[in-house]
Amino acid sequence: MSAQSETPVKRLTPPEIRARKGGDPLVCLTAYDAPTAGLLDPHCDVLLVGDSLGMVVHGLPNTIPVTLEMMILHGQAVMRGSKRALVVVDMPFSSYERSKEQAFDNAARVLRETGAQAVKVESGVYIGETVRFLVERGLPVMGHVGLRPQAALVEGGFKAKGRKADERARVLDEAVAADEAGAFALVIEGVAEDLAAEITEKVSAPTIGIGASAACDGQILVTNDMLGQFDWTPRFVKRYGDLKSLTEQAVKAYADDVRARAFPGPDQVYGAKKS
Ligand SMILES: Nc1nc2c(c(=O)[nH]1)N[C@@H](CNc1ccc(C(=O)N[C@@H](CCC(=O)O)C(=O)O)cc1)CN2
Ligand SMILES: CC(C)(CO)C(=O)C(=O)O
Ligand SMILES: [Mg+2]
Repeated sequence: MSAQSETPVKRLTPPEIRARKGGDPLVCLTAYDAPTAGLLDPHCDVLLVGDSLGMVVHGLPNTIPVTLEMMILHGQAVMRGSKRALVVVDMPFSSYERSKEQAFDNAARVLRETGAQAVKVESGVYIGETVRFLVERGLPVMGHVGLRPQAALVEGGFKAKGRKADERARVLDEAVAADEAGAFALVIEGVAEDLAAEITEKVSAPTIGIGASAACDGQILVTNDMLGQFDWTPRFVKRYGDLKSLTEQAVKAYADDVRARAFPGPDQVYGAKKS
């Protein structure tokens, strides 16, 4: 008998995400591993394999040391665990900034080795040429403007954007550059509400906010933040769960049981085979 193939569930595509501009808000979260991706998938339009994994999963102080190999490994896991959401993989620091050719080669490797359908690049004003080069060659790109975490060393930290006039103009330029170059969506991070609203009105791509108000066409959060798994959190995080204390309670209960020889109990022990 031939193997019955599972009914394939078609994933959302970059054009479908783009068509949501001004429509139902896009629901996005980060994902780094297969089982978590499986839990998020039915509820999300986009799963982002964010380079925040360096901080959230690997304990790094910022996203600068994250490598392409790390992104690919976690991207593969998220693809295995999900079936419906559009999976986007962050291009890590130093993998795309040097030239459009460097960006294409590394982004193509990410898509080839993970099966994800798109990459995200943090988008300085210079990024237009790179985004156009990739999109024209068949590689969907999501932009990321405002607070750009990969600029943390130059900025001296993670600084909200758009409170001063020159800064507002620069963030707007970043957004327009990525939009005009063909980005299918645009993350806006850490900007004042009125600026997020102005960008959202001005660009043709849907905007996905994180610390950028409800004026955006969608929202994203780092999953571990909203689950209460990560200690240090910016102002824009809302906790929808408290997995940290649940984990602490469970681990303490286990440790107490082992010390009291209450675990393993009869249910967890193998007996002799009955013939
Ligand atoms: N886990 C986690 N890690 C992350 C992100 C996240 O989302 N969550 N996103 C990226 C980092 N982004 C930020 C954005 C803001 C801050 C921050 O600390 N902001 C201060 C100060 C902002 C200001 O006033 O200038 C605040 O109070 O909101 C920290 C990391 C990458 N790593
Ligand atoms: C979600 C977002 C936009 C936060 O910086 C991101 O890029 C990441 O998680 O790496
Ligand atoms: Mg990122």
